[in-house]
Amino acid sequence: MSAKPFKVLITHPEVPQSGIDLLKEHCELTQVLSLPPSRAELLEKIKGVDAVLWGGHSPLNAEALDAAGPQLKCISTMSAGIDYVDVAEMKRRKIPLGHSPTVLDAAVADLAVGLLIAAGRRFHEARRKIDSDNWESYHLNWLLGQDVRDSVVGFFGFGGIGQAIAKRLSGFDIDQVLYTTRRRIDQETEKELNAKKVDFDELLAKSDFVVIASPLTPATQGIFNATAFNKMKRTAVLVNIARGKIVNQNDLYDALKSNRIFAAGIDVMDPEPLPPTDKLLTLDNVVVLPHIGSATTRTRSDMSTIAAHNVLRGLAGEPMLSPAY
Ligand SMILES: O=C(O)[C@H](O)CO
Repeated sequence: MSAKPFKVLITHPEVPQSGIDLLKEHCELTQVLSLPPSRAELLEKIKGVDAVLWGGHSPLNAEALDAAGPQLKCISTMSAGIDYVDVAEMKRRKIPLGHSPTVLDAAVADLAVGLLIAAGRRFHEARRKIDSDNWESYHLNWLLGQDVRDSVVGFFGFGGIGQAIAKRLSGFDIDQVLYTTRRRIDQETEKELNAKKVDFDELLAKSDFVVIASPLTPATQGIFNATAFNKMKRTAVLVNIARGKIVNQNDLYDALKSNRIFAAGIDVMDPEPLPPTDKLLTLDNVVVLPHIGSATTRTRSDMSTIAAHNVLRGLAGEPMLSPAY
């Protein structure tokens, strides 16, 4: 049997088998085995490889690329977001980069709908009432929440994930979808989702639910700050399934604490992991999840498959299935 022509590093011990099986047919594999994955092991094992399947969020930067060496031909992450990648450095070195969007749209969208309802209907506060023996259902207005029915849902970022959320919400009889993106989406999809492009201020002012579904970029970092919260309805619910740094978390705390906005449901925060002593966790009106948007068995497996195809195509000098640029 002839030797396999390419060496590929897998940077995480828990990358699903689907991608590994694809790669091992054509490549000699080496894998980071420590858990949590050690940076030192990654930097040692990356030396001399032709390609990398980058599982996890360890910084993909000049340090890692230098450690790999000049023979490195391509990398694919196993994530949609690539905010932990020094994209400028990758481009400067002309190294193709793949990622694995699209296959996680459904799982993240399901979670977003869950957060939207959980925050709007006060799940966290309600559970605390039971724990503290304050079951006060004799009040007619006890734990009243926000209706999804007839609401305006505003999307900050309206790519695959945002559109998958809007599609799901159409079954909840919402009134209108608004969205803020750089480019208008195609008119057929707008019609199908009853969606209208608006500027950021209009999105904030008119939405009953504001869903953050955009990448983290220098332009979006911290854009949800006190100024933005002050433009939202007092009854508005914020959902963030994108990246924590898009929100100024101190300002979010103040807006929730003072009831400037009604509630928030967040799967992402800053920092991650969030320390258990963080003041955000003291609030009744925020539902917090530990970044589990894409955490379903099928989705993880699909992400691994896409990343492996990206690597194989990159090694063959072909366009990747999901190029990041
Ligand atoms: O970007 C992604 O793929 C998800 O947030 C999980 O990292």
